[in-house]
Amino acid sequence: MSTAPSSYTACALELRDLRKSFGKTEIIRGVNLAVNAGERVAIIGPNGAGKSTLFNLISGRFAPSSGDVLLHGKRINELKPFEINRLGLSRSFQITNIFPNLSVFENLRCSVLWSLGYKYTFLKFLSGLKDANDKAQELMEMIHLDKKRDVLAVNLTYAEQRALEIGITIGGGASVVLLDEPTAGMSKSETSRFIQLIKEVTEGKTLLTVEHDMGVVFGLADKIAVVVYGEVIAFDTPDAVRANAAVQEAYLGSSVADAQAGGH
Ligand SMILES: Nc1ncnc2c1ncn2[C@@H]1O[C@H](COP(=O)(O)OP(=O)(O)OP(=O)(O)O)[C@@H](O)[C@H]1O
Repeated sequence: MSTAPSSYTACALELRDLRKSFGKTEIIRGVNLAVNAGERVAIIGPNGAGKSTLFNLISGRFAPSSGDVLLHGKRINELKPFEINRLGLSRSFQITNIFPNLSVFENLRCSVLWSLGYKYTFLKFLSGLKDANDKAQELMEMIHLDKKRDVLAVNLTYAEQRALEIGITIGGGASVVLLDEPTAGMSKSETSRFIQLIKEVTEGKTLLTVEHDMGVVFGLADKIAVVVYGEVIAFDTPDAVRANAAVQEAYLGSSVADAQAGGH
């Protein structure tokens, strides 16, 4: 019987010849991707390339037509989104999923409690409440909303709501975090502050983000996956992707030039 060498560690996330068709149209056409634990990866590509579909396949919203999705070496193809979440993968959406009429603190505490499964038993709930309060407080400080502790989420600014959203996303202690255009709709100065915030709160975690803003991509990512027409045509460091002729031709060109001119 063969055993894995002791130095072997599974990738945090791996896609193997992943395919997805809608009707007769193949949208994801054999994607292979191996993301190491602790890496920050930006998925970029033109409109309609299949980026959101990839996110939906990874997070369990769509089942693959063929191929595999592995989380820490475990095949998760047939699992439901909440089961994948329990295995340590958490996703935030462009459309925020905060509770508008709960305060910042209550929103965070809900995410902590929910993820710890305290909803199942009342006694466990009571004993866990202090832990959950402490954890919610810690999260609130991480996302710099401790001064807004008792403000209802509906009354936060847009950028604060997005920060809260990220707090909720990481509240369950997920080790793999998927963020869908985390800075969409923010001003330039909010965006650069937010890149810093995302770096801080995802320290030591594996991060995948779908992103259109090249400033965010080059400011945040250790690696970039370029998706064009349902295939990953490059997966490399920002510098290597920037220099990749095929990427330039297929997609990046002016976007990279814009980002560089903008100082990123
Ligand atoms: N549920 C679905 N049923 C049928 N077609 C779909 C479905 N979801 C996505 N598609 C199609 O798959 C293709 C890829 O869409 P997807 O949203 O993944 O692209 P994207 O790269 O995220 O684009 P954008 O950058 O514009 O958000 C599009 O042609 C889209 O119409």
